[in-house]
Amino acid sequence: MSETAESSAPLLKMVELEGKGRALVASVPLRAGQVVLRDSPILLYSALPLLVAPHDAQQNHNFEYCSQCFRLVAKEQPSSSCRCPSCSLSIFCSQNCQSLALSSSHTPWVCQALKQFGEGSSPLLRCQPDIQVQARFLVVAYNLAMFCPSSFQTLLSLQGDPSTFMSSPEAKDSVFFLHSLVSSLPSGPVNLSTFGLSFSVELTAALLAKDKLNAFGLMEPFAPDKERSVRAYGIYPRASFFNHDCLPNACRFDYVDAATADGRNLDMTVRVIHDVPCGREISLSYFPVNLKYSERQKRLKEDYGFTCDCDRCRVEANWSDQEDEELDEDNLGDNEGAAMDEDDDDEEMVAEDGGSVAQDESYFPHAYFFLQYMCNKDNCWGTLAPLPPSDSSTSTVMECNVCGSLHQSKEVLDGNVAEQ
Ligand SMILES: C[S@@+](CC[C@H](N)C(=O)[O-])C[C@H]1O[C@@H](n2cnc3c(N)ncnc32)[C@H](O)[C@@H]1O
Repeated sequence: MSETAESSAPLLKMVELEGKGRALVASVPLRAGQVVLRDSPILLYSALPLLVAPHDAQQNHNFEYCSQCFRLVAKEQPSSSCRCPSCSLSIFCSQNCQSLALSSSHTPWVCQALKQFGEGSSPLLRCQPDIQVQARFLVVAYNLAMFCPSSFQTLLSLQGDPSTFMSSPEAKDSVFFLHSLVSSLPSGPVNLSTFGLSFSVELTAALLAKDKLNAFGLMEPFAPDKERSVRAYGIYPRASFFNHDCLPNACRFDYVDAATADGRNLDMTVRVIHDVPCGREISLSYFPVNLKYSERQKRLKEDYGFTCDCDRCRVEANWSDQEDEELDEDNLGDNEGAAMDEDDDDEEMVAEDGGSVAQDESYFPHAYFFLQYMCNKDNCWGTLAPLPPSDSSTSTVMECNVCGSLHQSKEVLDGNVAEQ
């Protein structure tokens, strides 16, 4: 998997873990802030409902984004951006993005599909926004089979099976509906026989299932006074092997609006939050870590099909509803004395008196994580990871993966860390 810049030693290896399927574990000891993976998307699609008119999009969604690089489209410089004259649903921030899209994400087949789906008579007009976004995904996924077969093969290898996806009658109905939409296009997806497949409801359901379990949301720019929505979804093939943990030891960063070379602004970087020993699984949280136990379990069951049995959930499963509700700042303040025992292989929280907090059910064992690794900016709830370490020292500057702010490490502020 990922390699250090200086050597070819792999940092992560893939293993099978009982009850979790494929997983990524550290193949060497990892240092706080170390980049363990840089991954590029094989597929991206807009999170905007298909039929939102441009002016509504601007009202209901905070910004407009380029359909190729997904950067903010500069509204103050409308002359440098251009809307596709044929489908009028795609906007490009530059001529360069438009011409790149013509041979990849916005081929004539995609353009024709978007145009047909966006016509006044389209049955999508009567559908919920999430179905319209799924229609966008299918167009992009079937297009991938035609213009980049190897990436389509990778998409097929990810987790997600059609029968689980169609387990409810509503989900089954929406798959049949979406499949009929794609079938109604003048030229259906071609090339599928290359993969030993035929265009079928099962294939459409399998693609939707893979999207549901593996897509990462690229968020709109952070603003403390606005609810933040997703601007685009992407499939990152190697990052798809990270499993979930409610107290993760890694988090992902993206810098979509950064001025980097073509396409690289869409790369995802995963950094470890603290030191991790060799052999330990590297996990992400699939949503903000501040969600309470019942919400986390519901989302994991409904969206990812599993019951979480992580250390945090095992403790919180015994909490009363009231205790669950009380996961607030007062509670964090009460436990400021908790400290991570750096030598403990199990990374168990240790109380001030040295006793194991995991044995004391009344104790709030995640206090250290929240104090040290959760961003305290209003309405942010991002996770903090140190900047990448230098050869000799770990950075004491923590970066938030949501609002992007930089913080001095809490340990430094408390005077618990020697000057580096
Ligand atoms: C993005 S994939 C992760 C990689 C996956 N394990 C695989 O084999 O490809 C998400 C799926 O992994 C499994 N998974 C992730 N985290 C898990 C956990 N903590 N416990 C059990 N299963 C988990 C679930 O099946 C989930 O739908």
